[in-house]
Amino acid sequence: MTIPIIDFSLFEEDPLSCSKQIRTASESIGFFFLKNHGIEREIIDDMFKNNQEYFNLSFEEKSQYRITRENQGYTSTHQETLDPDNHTSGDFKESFNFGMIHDGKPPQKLPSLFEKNLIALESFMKSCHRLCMKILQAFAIALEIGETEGGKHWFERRHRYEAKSGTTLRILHYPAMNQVNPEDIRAGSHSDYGSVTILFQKDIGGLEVLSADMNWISVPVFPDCILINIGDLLEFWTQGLFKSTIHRVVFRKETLNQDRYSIAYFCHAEDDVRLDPIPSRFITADEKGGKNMTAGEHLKERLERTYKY
Ligand SMILES: O=C(O)CCC(=O)C(=O)O
Ligand SMILES: [Fe+2]
Repeated sequence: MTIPIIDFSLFEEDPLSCSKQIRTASESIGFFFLKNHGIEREIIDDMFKNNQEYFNLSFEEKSQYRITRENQGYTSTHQETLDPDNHTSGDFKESFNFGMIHDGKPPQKLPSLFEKNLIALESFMKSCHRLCMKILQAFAIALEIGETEGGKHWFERRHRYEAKSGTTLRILHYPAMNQVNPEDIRAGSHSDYGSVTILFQKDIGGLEVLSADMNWISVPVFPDCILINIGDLLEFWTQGLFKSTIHRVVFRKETLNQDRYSIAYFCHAEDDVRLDPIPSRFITADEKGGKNMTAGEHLKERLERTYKY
């Protein structure tokens, strides 16, 4: 099984056919590459520059912004253990989580490097958000949600940028190593929590996705593509129709001694949205039973399991 590459320019020309490709990927492997995704190369490169510059700061400086219960701030190497059953030493990675910036105002205290770049950061977040909204439209089109229910805007209306949600932009750094133990891992196996994730990789591979037949598939890095995957919230909401697939980042022998940088945008439904049945004929009446949980409650439960504060 491989991860499909979908040309997103087709979404303008033939939305139904493009949406069907997206749905097929979401129901099977839960991951797909998008090319012609509309996020400009330049702003992605700038984000990677920010990323490197930030992680080059001293540990003392970075530690002033430690992760909070709101899931915002810095996580040092070994602080996060994504897969505690199999790895005891914690992940060989560090990360910084941003809450959404509105009109130049961040929801958290930021290092001066980011304070100086608020406009660029906000515009990157908005580009990611716009793309996620199109992907959510594709889901609604493929699930044939009726016009009276909101049609292609059904999911989009539950993921507004302005509303309070768990949506997070995360930059990641996996430090270069000389030597590692076989059980050491850059990021332990996990699934993402939200609706959809956009992942930006750069040069260095290592990401692996667990296929339904329990094989780890090695994910390539394509300079002109970004990677999209389904998160737990959407799997739960679609009653398992869309797959939130387990993935991890391993040390590859040939790139062990190189730093790896990545960027992830985790798009979440608004905190107050009830994960009610989705009005789609593809989600059968039986499976639709009331879940009586909000997106905010769903996220809180997942976060408690991952972090050591
Ligand atoms: O760095 C990567 O390639 C993956 C990161 C990831 O899966 C995550 O942060 O959830
Ligand atoms: Fe992930």
